[in-house]
Amino acid sequence: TSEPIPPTSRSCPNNSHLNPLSHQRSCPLLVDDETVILTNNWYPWSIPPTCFLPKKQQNKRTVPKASKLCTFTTLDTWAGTPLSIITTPETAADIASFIHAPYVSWLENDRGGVPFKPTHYPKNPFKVEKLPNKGYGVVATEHIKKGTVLMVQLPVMLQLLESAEQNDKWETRDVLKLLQRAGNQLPKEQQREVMGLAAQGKGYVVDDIMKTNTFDVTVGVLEGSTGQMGWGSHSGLYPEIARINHACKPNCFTRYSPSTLIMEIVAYRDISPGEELSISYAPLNILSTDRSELLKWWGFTCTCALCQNPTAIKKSDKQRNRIQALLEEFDTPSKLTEEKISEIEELVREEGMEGQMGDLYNIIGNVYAQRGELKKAKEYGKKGVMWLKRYAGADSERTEMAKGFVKRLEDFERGARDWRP
Ligand SMILES: C[S@@+](CC[C@H](N)C(=O)[O-])C[C@H]1O[C@@H](n2cnc3c(N)ncnc32)[C@H](O)[C@@H]1O
Repeated sequence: TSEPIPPTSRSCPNNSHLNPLSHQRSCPLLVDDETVILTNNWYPWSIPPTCFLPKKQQNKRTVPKASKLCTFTTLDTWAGTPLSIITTPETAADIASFIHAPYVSWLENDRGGVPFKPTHYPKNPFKVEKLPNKGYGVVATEHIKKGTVLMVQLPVMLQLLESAEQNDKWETRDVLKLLQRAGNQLPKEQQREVMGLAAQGKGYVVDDIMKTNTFDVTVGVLEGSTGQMGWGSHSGLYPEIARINHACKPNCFTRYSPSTLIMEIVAYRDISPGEELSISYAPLNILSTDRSELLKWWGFTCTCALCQNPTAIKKSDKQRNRIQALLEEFDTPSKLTEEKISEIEELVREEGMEGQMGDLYNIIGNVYAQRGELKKAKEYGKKGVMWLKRYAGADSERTEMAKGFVKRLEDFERGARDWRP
C-alpha cells in the first residue's frame, strides 16, 4: 500500500499500462487473462481474471478496438471485505488504483473526523424481518435521530452497467458465465449472503439477483473541480443495504462515495422504533404515475404508505408538479424571485426531498450568475455545496460540480476574465 496522495493526483489514466514509465507509483498495471499467462502475475487481484472477447472480434470482423469483459476478484479491499468485479481490464486497473488504499482521510476531515469505514456496530438500531407483501425488510428497533448514519458498506459485486442488459459488445452467455464465476470466487459467507437475497424468479439466478438488488454507481476518483469521471457506470451489490425496501416518501437516503465505493444509509428524519426503514429506488422529483411505471420496470407494484393513500398521493403530485413548474420558470432568469425561492424551499421540505436542496441552490446560483448578480450567485452556490456535501457526499460528482461553480465565481472576482456560468 502507498501513502495517501491527494485525490486530484490519484487518478490513473486507464491506458497507463501502454507506457510503463509514465504511470504513477500507485497505478497498477493492466491485468487480463493474456498478461497473466505472459507474466504469471495477477497482482493486485487474488485470483487470475477470466475474460471474454467482445462479440465482433469473436466473429472476426474488423471493428474499432473494443475491450474484453473479465471478472476480477480481490479478497481484501481496503476495508478487508471481498469484492468481485465484472468489467473491462482498463476499468479494473483504475479501480485497483484505489480499492486497496483509497484516500479516506480527506473524506473523514470533511465529515468532522467521523470515521469513514464499513463498521459493524456492537448493536444495530434495526433488524431484518419478514414483512407482509414485500418479502424481507429492515425495521427500526430504537429511536433513530435524523442524520444518523445507519449503514456503511462496500459492494461485494460490481458489474459494468453496459454488460447488464442485452448489448452489442458482449455475448449474453459470456456475461452470464462471468457473473457465475464472480459469485463463485467470493468466500462462502458472502456467497450465501448474495444467494439469499430477493430475486424475481426470472432467468439466470445471479443475473436476477443483480437486477433486483443493485444500485447504479459511478466508479472513480474525481479530477479536481471539473467533476469529470468517465469510468463507466456499474451496478453495485451491497447485501445489507439490499434488504431495504422502497418508499415514495422514504425515511432514509443513500449517500455514495465514488472514490471509495462506499454506500451509506442515512436517516432522512427521526425514525421511531417499529418503523420500517425505506429509501427511494426512483428519483424523488417525479410524479406518482411515472414512479409506478419505473417500479413496474423494476418488477413490483409499490405498496408504500404514500401509494396506499390516494388523498396523500394527490397532494404530493400537486406539490411535486409545482416544484417542476417553478424550476421550469427559472429557465427564464428574469422570472426568479426570492418569493419563488421560499416557495420551492418549503415544497421541497414538505415533500421530504431535502436531498435535492443542494442541487436546487446550485440551479438558483447559476440563474443569478446569468443575471450578473454574482454576490447572490456565490451565496446560493455555497449553500448548494454545503447541502450537497451532507446529502450527496463530499466526493460526489454533484458536489464537485457545485464546488467548481463557486470556484469559477471566486476566480472571476479575483480578476480572471472568462466568466462562464
Ligand atoms: C432490493 S429488494 C428489497 C428487499 C426485499 N424485500 C427482500 O426480501 O430482500 C427489492 C424487492 O423488494 C420488494 N419491494 C421493495 N420495495 C417495495 C415496495 N415499496 N412495495 C412492494 N414491494 C417492494 C420487491 O419485490 C423488490 O423487487
